[in-house]
Amino acid sequence: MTVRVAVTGATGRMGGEVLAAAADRDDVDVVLAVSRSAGETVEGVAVEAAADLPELLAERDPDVLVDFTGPESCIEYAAACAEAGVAVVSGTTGLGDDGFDALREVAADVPVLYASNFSRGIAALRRAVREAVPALDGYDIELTETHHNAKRDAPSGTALTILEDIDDVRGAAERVHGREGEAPRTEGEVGVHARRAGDIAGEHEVLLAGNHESLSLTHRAGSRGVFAAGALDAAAWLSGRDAGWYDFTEVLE
Ligand SMILES: NC(=O)C1=CN([C@@H]2O[C@H](COP(=O)(O)OP(=O)(O)OC[C@H]3O[C@@H](n4cnc5c(N)ncnc54)[C@H](O)[C@@H]3O)[C@@H](O)[C@H]2O)C=CC1
Ligand SMILES: O=C(O)C1=N[C@H](C(=O)O)C[C@H](O)C1
Repeated sequence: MTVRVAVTGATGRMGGEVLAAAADRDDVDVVLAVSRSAGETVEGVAVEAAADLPELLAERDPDVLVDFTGPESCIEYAAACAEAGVAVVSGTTGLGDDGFDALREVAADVPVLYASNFSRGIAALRRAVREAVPALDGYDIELTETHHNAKRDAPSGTALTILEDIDDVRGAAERVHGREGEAPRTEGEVGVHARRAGDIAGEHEVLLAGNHESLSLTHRAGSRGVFAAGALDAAAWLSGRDAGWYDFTEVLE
C-alpha cells in the first residue's frame, strides 16, 4: 500500500531531505508540500503556502503529515491535522512541556508519533545507555552533543531524551550545563555540553567515567538522510492506526 504523505517545512533542511528520500521510495507518495515561503520547487515537488494548510489537507487528503519545522508551527500544523483526521509524524525539537502537552492533546483525535531523533543508531545508543548506567553505578556522566551552526535549540532534543533515559534508570539528577570558573563536580550531577560548528548533521556522546576506566558511547549521523528515512518508515507504519501517542521504538520492533 502507498501512504499519502504531506510535508511541512518543505524548504528547510529536513523538509528537503524528506522529499528527496520519498522520491526514492515506492511505499510513500508525497501529495502535498508546504512552507512559509511558497512558490519554490524542492526535489521536483511544488511547495505551497503553509498558511493554507487546513484547506490543502481537506483537498489532498494525505494519510500522514511529516513535520520538521519549529515548536509553534509544529503545534499549529498538528492541530490542523487533528481537524482533518490526518496522522502526524513529528521530529521538531524545542517543544518544551507546553508543546508536548498540546501535541498529546492532538493524539486524542489522530495517531501521533513523535521522536527527537529518527535514526536507528540513536535508538540503539539509548538502549545501550539504559544498560550501561545502572551497570556502572556511581560513575560520572557527561553528555556532549554537536550540531551545525544553524541549529536553534540547545541542548538538542536527542540530548534531552537521553537525559530522561538516564533519570529513568538512575533517578533524577542535577544537570550542569557547561562549567565556568570555580565549578567542581558534585556527586551524581550530569554535565551537559552543546557545541555548534560547521555543517555537522548531529553527534551525541555519553561519557561514563570511574576512577580507572571510562566508557564512551557515541553516535554520529553522517547525513540528514538517516533522519528522513526513519521519519518515512514511521509514516508508513503509522498510517491507518488508531488515534494515540506512538513511539519510534515501536516502528523498529
Ligand atoms: N527528530 C529528528 O530526527 C530530527 C529533528 N530535527 C529538528 O527538525 C526541526 C527543523 O530542522 P531543520 O530542517 O534543520 O530546520 P530549518 O530551519 O532548515 O527548516 C525549518 C523549516 O520549518 C519552517 N519553520 C520554522 N519555524 C517556523 C514557524 N514558526 N512557522 C512556520 N514555519 C516554520 C522554516 O520556514 C523551514 O522551512 C528542528 O526542530 C530540528 O531540531 C532535525 C533533524 C532530525
Ligand atoms: O537540528 C538538527 O539538526 C537535529 N536535531 C535533532 C535534535 O535536536 O536532537 C536531531 C538531530 O540530532 C539533528
